[in-house]
Amino acid sequence: MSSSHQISAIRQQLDHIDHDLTKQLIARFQSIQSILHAKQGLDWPARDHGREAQILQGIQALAEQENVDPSPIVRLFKTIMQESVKLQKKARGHAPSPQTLPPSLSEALEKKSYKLASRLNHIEDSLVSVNEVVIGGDHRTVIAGPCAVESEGQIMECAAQAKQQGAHILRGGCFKPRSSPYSFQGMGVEGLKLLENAGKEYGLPVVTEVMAIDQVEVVAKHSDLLQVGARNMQNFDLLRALGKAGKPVVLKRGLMATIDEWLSSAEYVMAHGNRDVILCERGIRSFDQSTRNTLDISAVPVVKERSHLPVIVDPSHAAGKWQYILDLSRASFAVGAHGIMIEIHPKPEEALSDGPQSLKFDRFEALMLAVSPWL
Ligand SMILES: C=C(O[C@@H]1C=C(C(=O)O)C=C[C@H]1O)C(=O)O
Repeated sequence: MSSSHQISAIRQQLDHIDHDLTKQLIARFQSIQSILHAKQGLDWPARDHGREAQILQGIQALAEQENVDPSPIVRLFKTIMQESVKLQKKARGHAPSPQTLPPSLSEALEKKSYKLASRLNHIEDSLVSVNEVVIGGDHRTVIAGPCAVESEGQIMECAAQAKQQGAHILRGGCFKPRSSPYSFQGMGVEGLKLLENAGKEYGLPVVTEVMAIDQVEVVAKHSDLLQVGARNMQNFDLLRALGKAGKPVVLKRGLMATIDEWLSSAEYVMAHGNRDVILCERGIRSFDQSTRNTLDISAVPVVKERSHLPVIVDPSHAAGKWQYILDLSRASFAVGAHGIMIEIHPKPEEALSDGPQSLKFDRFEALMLAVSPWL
C-alpha cells in the first residue's frame, strides 16, 4: 500500500476513534451535569481535589499498565476536569472567568501583569501533579535531597533517606548556578541519570534545576519537575521555553523580586502553554546578614491571596545555616505553605556545595517529625 493510502487508512481509523471519543466526552459532560445537581443539594464545592487526584492516579496506572507514557493523557484529563468544574460553576451561576467578573474585578484583572496566575481568574486553589504526587490545595508536600548530585552512592543514600522519612519528591542539582565559576558546577547529564535512577529506585519523582534553553529537553527527559532558580526568575526566554517543556515547573522567587514580578514570571510559563507552575519562596536579599537570605514568610499568605498557584518554601537557601531550618520549616507550614524543599546530605561537611545548610540525616528525621502535624 502506498504511503498516501496508508495515511488515508490511518486517518479513517482516527476518525472512528475521534467519533467514539466525542460520544464518550458528551456522555461524561452529561454525567457532570447530573452530579452537579446532587452536589448542589449537599452544598458541596464544584471542585473536589481528592476525587481528581484519585482519577489521575487511576489513569496513570492504566497507562503504565499499557506501557504508555501517562503524561500527555494525564494532562488531557486535567483539562477535561477543569472544563467539568467550569461547567458546574457556570450552571451554578458563579463562573469566575474574566468576562463574567464584575466590572471592577475585570478592570483590576486587566491592569495586572499576570492574569492566568491571578486568583481573580481562578478562584479555587490549583493543584499540580508531579507523577502521583499532588501539590497545592489541601495537600502538604516535602521535597528533599542534596544540593547537588555528587555520586551514585550519595544520591542513592539521600533517596533512601528521603523515602524512609516520608518525603514525596527527591531533589538534586545537576546543573548548578554558582556565584563563582571556580565552584562545583554540577555533574550535568551524568548527574541527571543518577538522579533519575535514584528516584526510580525509591519510587520518588525527581526535581532538578534547568538553567538554559538548551538544557530544557535533556532535563525534562530525566526529571519530573523542572526548577527555575532564583537567578533565572526573569530569564524570559527560558520561561517561554518551559511553557512547552511538557513538565511542571517550580519557579523560585528572585533574590530582589517583588511578588508581582514573581507572579509575572509565572505568567510567562503559563501563557506559553504550561499551567503547572509551583511558586517557591527561598528568601530575599536584605540588609541583615544573620542568615544567607531573609525568608519572606509573609510572601506565603500574600501570594496565596493574589494567586491560585501552589506555593512552597525553601528554608535551606533562606537560612543558609542548618540550625535554623527546622524552625523555618514549621513556620512555613504554619503560615500556609503547600510544601517545603530541604537540602540533606550524608556528610554535609564533605558536600561540594551548600554544606552549611544541608541537614544530616538524623536532623532531617527530627525535622520531619516536627512538621508531621501538617503532613
Ligand atoms: C464530577 C465532579 O466534580 C469535579 C469534576 C471532576 C471530573 O471531571 O471528574 C472530578 C472532581 C471534581 O473536581 C465530582 O466532584 O465528582
